[in-house]
Amino acid sequence: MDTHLDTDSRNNLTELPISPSGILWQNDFITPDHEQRLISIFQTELTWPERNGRLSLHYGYTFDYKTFGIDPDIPYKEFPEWLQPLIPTSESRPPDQVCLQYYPPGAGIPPHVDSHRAWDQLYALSLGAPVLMALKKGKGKAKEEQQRVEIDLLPRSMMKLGGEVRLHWTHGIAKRKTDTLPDGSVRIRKDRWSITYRWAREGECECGDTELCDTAQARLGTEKEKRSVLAAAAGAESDIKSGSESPSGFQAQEAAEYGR
Ligand SMILES: O=C(O)CCC(=O)C(=O)O
Ligand SMILES: [Fe+2]
Repeated sequence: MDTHLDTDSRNNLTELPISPSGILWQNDFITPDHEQRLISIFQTELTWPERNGRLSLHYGYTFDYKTFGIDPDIPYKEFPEWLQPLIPTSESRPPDQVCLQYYPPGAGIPPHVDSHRAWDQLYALSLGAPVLMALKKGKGKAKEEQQRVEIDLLPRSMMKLGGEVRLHWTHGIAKRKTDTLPDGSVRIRKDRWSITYRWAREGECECGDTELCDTAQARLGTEKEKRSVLAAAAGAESDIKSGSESPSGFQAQEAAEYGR
C-alpha cells in the first residue's frame, strides 16, 4: 500500500473556533485514494463480529467494556500494517489503544464520556460516509441549562477531543437513518468507519467533575461500580429498569449498547 505520508501531514490539527473548546481538527488526514484502499481492506480482509449494529475491532491494548479501561486479560496486539500510517504523531508517544468501528446506516453510539480514570487523550478518524455527532452538557440539569452542539464528522477528518469537550461534555451519535443538517437538508446515512485512538492516563484525573469523571466519583464514594453495565451484561431486568447511572453518566441500556 502507498503510505507516503510524512510526519507533518499527521500533525496538523487546529482548534475549531466554537464552543465547547477543545475540539482540534484536521481535514483530509488522508487522501480519498488511501481512504478507498482502507475501506476495501476493512470489507475484504478483516474478520468482524457476526451481529447487527456497530462493530468494533481492537489493536494495541484491548478496550474492556466492563471497566471502560484496558482489558488486562488480552495481550497487546501490534498495529497492523494498514494502521501504522494512520497513527497521529502529535502526542509524545503512540496511542495505547486503537479501536476500528463500523457503523452500518442507522447505527450510533450512546452519549458517553470516555473514562477519565483510564484515558487521557482521545482522537477519532472518520472514514466513509459523514455523520453528525452530538456533544452535550448538563444532562441532569433543567432543560434551559442543557447545552447541545452538533458537529459533522466528515470523511478523512481527524478530530482530537481535548480539554473542556473531552472532560465536561458527552459525545455520541444518534441511532437514525438520516441526519438533518443546519441548512435543513436531510442526508441519508451510509456506511461509516471510525478509528478511535486512546492514550492511557498517567496519574489521576483532577478535573473534579462529579457528573462525568469516574475518578471524581470514586473519591466522593458515589461511583456505582459500573453497576448498570454489569447488570445489563447479566440481563438483570430490574436493575436495567431502575435506570441506575453508570459512572460515565449514561444509563444501563445505553451502557449495554456502548459495550458492544
Ligand atoms: O465513531 C466515532 O467517531 C467516535 C467513537 C467513540 O466515541 C468511542 O469509540 O468512544
Ligand atoms: Fe467516545
